Amino acid sequence: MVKMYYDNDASLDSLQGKTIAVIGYGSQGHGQAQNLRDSGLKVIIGLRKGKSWDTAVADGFEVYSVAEAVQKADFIQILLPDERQAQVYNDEIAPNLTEGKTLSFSHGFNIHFGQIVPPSNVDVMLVAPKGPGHLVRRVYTEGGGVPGLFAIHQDATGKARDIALAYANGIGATRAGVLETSFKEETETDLFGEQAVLCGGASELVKAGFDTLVEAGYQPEIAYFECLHELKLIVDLMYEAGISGMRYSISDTAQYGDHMIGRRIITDETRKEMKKVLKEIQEGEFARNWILENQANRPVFNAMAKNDENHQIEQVGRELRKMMTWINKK
Ligand SMILES: NC(=O)C1=CN([C@@H]2O[C@H](COP(=O)(O)OP(=O)(O)OC[C@H]3O[C@@H](n4cnc5c(N)ncnc54)[C@H](OP(=O)(O)O)[C@@H]3O)[C@@H](O)[C@H]2O)C=CC1
Ligand SMILES: CC[C@](O)(C(C)=O)C(=O)O
Repeated sequence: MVKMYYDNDASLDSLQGKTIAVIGYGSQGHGQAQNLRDSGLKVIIGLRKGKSWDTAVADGFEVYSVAEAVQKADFIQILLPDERQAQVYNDEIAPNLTEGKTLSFSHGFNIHFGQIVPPSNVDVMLVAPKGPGHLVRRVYTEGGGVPGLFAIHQDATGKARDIALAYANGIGATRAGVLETSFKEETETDLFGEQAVLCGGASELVKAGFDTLVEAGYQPEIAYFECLHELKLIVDLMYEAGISGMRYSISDTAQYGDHMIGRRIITDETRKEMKKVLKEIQEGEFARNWILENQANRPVFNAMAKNDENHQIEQVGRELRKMMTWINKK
């Protein structure tokens, strides 16, 4: 098995007494910054004026422009949207990125696809939690951690691995386990996972199940509970005990249906399509489309997001969740 790094393999020493600038205070930015601070490290935030700036100030951080934060920091964690990173890097980060600093990411997109090319005299790494930023924070406050990956693109100081592991510890990732990867592997697997399984695949599966039941005349509320709400409860069991552990909790009738019918839904055709999706990622086709989509002000992204927000499953879900006061609605 691959070497896994846990808290005892990842000393915080390399970052003690250093200043970490978290650039961006959105999903990952707020989660990582707050965890690092609670781990005893010095964190400042780099932003433009706006909503995130106000939130970071309200959360008790020193907040600076991106350029100022980079000037003050030893370690710079870029947690801006991938599609904005190159522009901000060129305008505000690169001019202040002096020798010996660390430039770090939580996704390898811009380095791997050549949108950011750092100078050779800085360390370049990624430390990527394998989970959404709000969960990075929530799980940490509950005493746990979201697992993560780290990769070293450039080791100018000779200390890059120790620094990456210290950062992984600071955000709580080494509580759950961290492993080493490359920028290529992180970028390609992350894009594949979110497109084919976690976000694209799961959303379409849920909507297809919901639509099938509603079109057959069943009540939308039942379709919502069956195809969306209960999916979380089933995935929780997988998270806790794997697929076999989930099967322990479901009825034998459900398990027989699972074995017999699952592969009629995820067919050989689906698996073939997954391979095609992976190839498009590997060959840079997805990255090119995403970069061009942003240059065109996101016409496809906006149209598709609006369409999905108005889907019946979303309308029904919004109503049903109003009574579920225990759900964290973030
Ligand atoms: N979302 C996630 O859970 C995960 C994300 N990642 C990676 O983490 C990185 C950050 O993603 P995510 O947290 O989703 O991003 P978000 O969109 O949630 O947050 C982006 C932050 O960047 C700020 N920002 C945007 N443009 C600028 C700018 N021009 N100058 C200064 N600040 C700006 C935003 O502030 P404002 O309020 O002003 O817009 C906001 O605080 C990406 O590389 C992503 O791939 C990796 C793993 C999971
Ligand atoms: C699954 C989406 C993700 O890759 C993540 C939360 O890990 C992302 O980039 O947001």
